[in-house]
Amino acid sequence: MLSVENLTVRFGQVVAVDNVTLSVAPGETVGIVGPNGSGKSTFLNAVNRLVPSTGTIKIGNRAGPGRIGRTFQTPQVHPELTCLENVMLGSPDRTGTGLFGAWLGRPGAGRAERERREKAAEYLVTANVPTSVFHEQCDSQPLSVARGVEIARALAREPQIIFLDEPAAGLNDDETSDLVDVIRAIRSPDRCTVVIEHKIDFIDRATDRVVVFEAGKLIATGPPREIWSHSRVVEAYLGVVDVED
Ligand SMILES: Nc1ncnc2c1ncn2[C@@H]1O[C@H](COP(=O)(O)OP(=O)(O)OP(=O)(O)O)[C@@H](O)[C@H]1O
Repeated sequence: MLSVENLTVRFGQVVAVDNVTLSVAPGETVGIVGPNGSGKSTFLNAVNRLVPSTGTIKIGNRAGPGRIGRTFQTPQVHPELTCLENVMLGSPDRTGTGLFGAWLGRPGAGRAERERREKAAEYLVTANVPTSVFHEQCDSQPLSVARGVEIARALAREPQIIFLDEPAAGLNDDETSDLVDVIRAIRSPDRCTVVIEHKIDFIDRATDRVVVFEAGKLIATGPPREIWSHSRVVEAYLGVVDVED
């Protein structure tokens, strides 16, 4: 689903991502870990084409932009919109009628809008957002709900890849366990999930495979739990990692 070859990102003299090659299969959930400044976010931004890079990026066997849904370290929700409206903003308007079409009363516009609303509600349920807050403004919600809204909005894009950038940061143990369940629930043969996270226990429970970055390089990959005894990882990562909890 995602195939990256020899990806390199430079910021002046800094090589933030250094010749990384990585493939992620359909249905697979991959965790990216590594010390602060090891290039994880820059890798994600390069695949999203937010920063210039060299190398090859293919999504679903094609070069060029694919459909990517993502969440951010600090949730980027529209605070004045409701949870449901935030998710609806993420969904593609397949009828081409849009809100303007609905306003003009184009045939099918009302039905399309209703379907988008229903799908958005389904995605919120999948992302473990309580139905009681669907029509509440996002700015009145706790972090765990804002994170759920972002995941639902990413799903609404019908993406080939979902990128989650430190989704468990700031969550308590119960919320982190709920998030593990959500990440398992969003598995689909039609897409893959890539999660950047510092919380090792979370990565072990939520992912199929772990990829370790150090100083911009991909230094090891393997199943959760096994990866932590990899000599290169013990030496280069565990000794220096700035873990949040
Ligand atoms: N816009 C930028 N301009 C210059 N240097 C940058 C920029 N973004 C990142 N870097 C540098 O690139 C390197 C990789 O940073 P990056 O944020 O990708 O690491 P990270 O593994 O995501 O770190 P963290 O876990 O702290 O989020 C670091 O040396 C960082 O200082």
